[in-house]
Amino acid sequence: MSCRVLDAPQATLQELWPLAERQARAHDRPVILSCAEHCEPVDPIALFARAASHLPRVLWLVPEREEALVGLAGQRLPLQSVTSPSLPLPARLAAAWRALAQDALAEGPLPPLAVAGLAFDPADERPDPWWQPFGQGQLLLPRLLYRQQGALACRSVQAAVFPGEREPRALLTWPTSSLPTPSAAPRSVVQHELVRPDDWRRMIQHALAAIAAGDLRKVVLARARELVAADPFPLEQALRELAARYPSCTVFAIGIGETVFLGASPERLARVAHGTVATVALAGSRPRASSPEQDHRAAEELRRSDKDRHEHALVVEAIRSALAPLCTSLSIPEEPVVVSMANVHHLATPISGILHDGASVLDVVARLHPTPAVGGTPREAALAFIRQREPVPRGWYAGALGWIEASGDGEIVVGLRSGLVRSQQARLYAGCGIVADSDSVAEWAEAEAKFRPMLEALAGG
Ligand SMILES: C=C(O[C@@H]1C=C(C(=O)O)C=C[C@H]1O)C(=O)O
Repeated sequence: MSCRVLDAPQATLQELWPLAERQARAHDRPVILSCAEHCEPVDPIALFARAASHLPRVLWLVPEREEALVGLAGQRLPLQSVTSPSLPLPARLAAAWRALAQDALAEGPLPPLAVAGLAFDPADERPDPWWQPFGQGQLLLPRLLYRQQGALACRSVQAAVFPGEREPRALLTWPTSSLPTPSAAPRSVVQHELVRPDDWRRMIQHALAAIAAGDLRKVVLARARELVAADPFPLEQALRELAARYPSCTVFAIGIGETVFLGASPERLARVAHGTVATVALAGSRPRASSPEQDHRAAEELRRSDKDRHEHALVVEAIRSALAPLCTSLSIPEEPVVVSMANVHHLATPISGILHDGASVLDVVARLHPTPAVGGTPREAALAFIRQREPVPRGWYAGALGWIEASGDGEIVVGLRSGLVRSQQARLYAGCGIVADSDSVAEWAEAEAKFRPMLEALAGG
């Protein structure tokens, strides 16, 4: 037994442990235990960035909505004991959480919460050492969880208690969060295209040929770029840059061992709250221009472009047919709007619906992911095309990541404007939708603009 003075959630966890363990034995499966309390708000980026790198760690931040979540340490929840391996992985994650959360034991102001991450294409089995620690998808139950909404902050301690596990294996204490580190000067970084301009042109030619032959209507193709710096990339500073420049986006980071996947995603895949679902069709883009007149013209051109409207409409239709069986009603505006971030304009159609009883955010993801905003249409043909033609496996880039509560409410975004960092090396991704009228030079420039958030955050400038 430890003689350390425990904080209230840790003490409650210890008290409730024997009850959870008995329940676990009775059901012959792990029981989730979660104990929470209100706390003083802390700096979520500092909390994430200061965590020891041997712990799995997660950050989720929407600056404009003042929402933050940090998970430190934790367990990968078992899928095999609670779901059938014949289900596709997204549906398996949904079923596993439903089974495990239904008889969770919880105390205090935060419900039990898991973090979910899913590769873009779990059927892409090409090995890649960069993505190896992440696997094809997982549900992680953070051991220490911090959550903030506006001025309200809570923290909890969670565990999955297994049959026969009589007491917690380790007690973890909250790191004391300190002041942000001062920002460093822009660093010298060597960049290397993993998809060179010639490769890109060829990939797009193949895509256009498949579209002309009627095999595909749209396919999203991605570039990848490697960065090497003289010293380790400063993660904390990069996250602060992303949060400051992209306040409407979801800034995320998932660290497993020395590798961190991070980004600032503009694309919500699904938010489920109190029986409603909200998502967005986001497709059709223009880089921002430097002069206000040119920038306005770029946005107007995007709004009127037949090519982009077609590319966008394919996403709206796919979302409509994926959500219809889950919803009693769906609301889809007739016309997209233009939404603008620091780097690009996008065509966006916000979509919402009333869910049939009991559908969780992961049930919604299992039907939506990957949408043609990041995959293509028809889905299977587009995924096969990407597997065959894109030289760099996507891993969790353009995958689905977010959080889910015991009730099934939660939010999942698409892992875009993102990359992997490991010490002084990084790999970034950016892609574009290809339809019949796409031009490889314009698509190269569009992808370049989509690299910008991560390039600026890591290399400055
Ligand atoms: C694929 C990416 O973005 C996606 C593709 C878009 C497009 O082709 O217009 C727009 C938004 C995203 O759904 C990316 O950022 O890498």
